[in-house]
Amino acid sequence: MPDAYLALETGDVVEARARAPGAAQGELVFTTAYTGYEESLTDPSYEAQVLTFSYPLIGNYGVREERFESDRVHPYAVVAREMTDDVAEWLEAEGVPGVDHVDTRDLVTDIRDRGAMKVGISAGPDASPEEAKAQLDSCPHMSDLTDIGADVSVEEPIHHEGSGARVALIDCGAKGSIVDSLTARNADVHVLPYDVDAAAVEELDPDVLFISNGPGDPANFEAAQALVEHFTDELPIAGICLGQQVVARALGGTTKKMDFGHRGVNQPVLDHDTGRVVMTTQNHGYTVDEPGDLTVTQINVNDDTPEGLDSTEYGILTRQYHPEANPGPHDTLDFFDEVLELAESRQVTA
Ligand SMILES: NC(=O)CC[C@H](N)C(=O)O
Repeated sequence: MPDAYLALETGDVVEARARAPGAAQGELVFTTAYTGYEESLTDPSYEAQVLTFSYPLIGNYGVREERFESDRVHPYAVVAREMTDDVAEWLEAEGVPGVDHVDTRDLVTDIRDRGAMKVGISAGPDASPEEAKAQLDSCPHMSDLTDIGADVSVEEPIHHEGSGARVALIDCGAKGSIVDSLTARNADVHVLPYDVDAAAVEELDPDVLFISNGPGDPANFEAAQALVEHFTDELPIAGICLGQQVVARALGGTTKKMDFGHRGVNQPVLDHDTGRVVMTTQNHGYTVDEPGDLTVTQINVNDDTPEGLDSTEYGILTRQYHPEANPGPHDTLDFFDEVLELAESRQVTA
């Protein structure tokens, strides 16, 4: 007897087994990552999404807090072929519905055919297809979550003292390992709320403005975009994932929603300068369409979408993938060295 249901925008209702009870709604996406489920589930960029793992067994090396990217689970529900008790218990403790015994090959094929879509989920002893459908019917579109930054950002600034370049990290939902990658290089990191204004940033006199990753539509991060507009040509600027999208929009570029996005740990990226292809961790559903005043320096080998942008004129460097590489691969960690070099050159010339 099924005790969980997924109502899809295709009109289908998929039966499943409840592993963590509850009802949920969100944007149904999939990741091909075969490792790193703790990092994915605690990545704030998954806020308001329902995450399907295409890899068939999730949880086979337990759940350990030191691998978390934030202090909670961000997807609104989790779907797997088979989920271990460790993961099911973790989700239940967090109040996040989890379901398994789903033919995830089928579900992923639906998402690939139709694109990321809304889903309603009902799981547990009282679950019903009707509840799943009601969840689906009231699910907002991702782009309509205009203040999603408030759900994932710090409320007050946090300072990680260091002896190196001073970084103003705008927390649009930053993964913990972005902060760790900077502090490991002695940076003096100020983590600031997503809606901080230019005057508050100016007071810190940073050497670089750094826009983090984050959930939802980059068009909804207007305050961060305004900061980039304000500080262009005044400070070096860096961005990761949503950060790249926000920076591009501020420099006259555009972003658009992809069909089903890039989520996984083996996305190949070509660097035009070196001719090298690196393997990257990714999690995004939007992409830069037109880069505005920026130059595309790296592209995704699968679909040619921009993966790296820069402006030597303004001292801007961004990545669409996650160079902080948690859970890995580690091919792209040198991004942080490049950004901090930019910041230090500003220290010398300032
Ligand atoms: N990881 C991210 O920063 C994701 C960026 C944005 N929310 C997207 O889906 O494209």
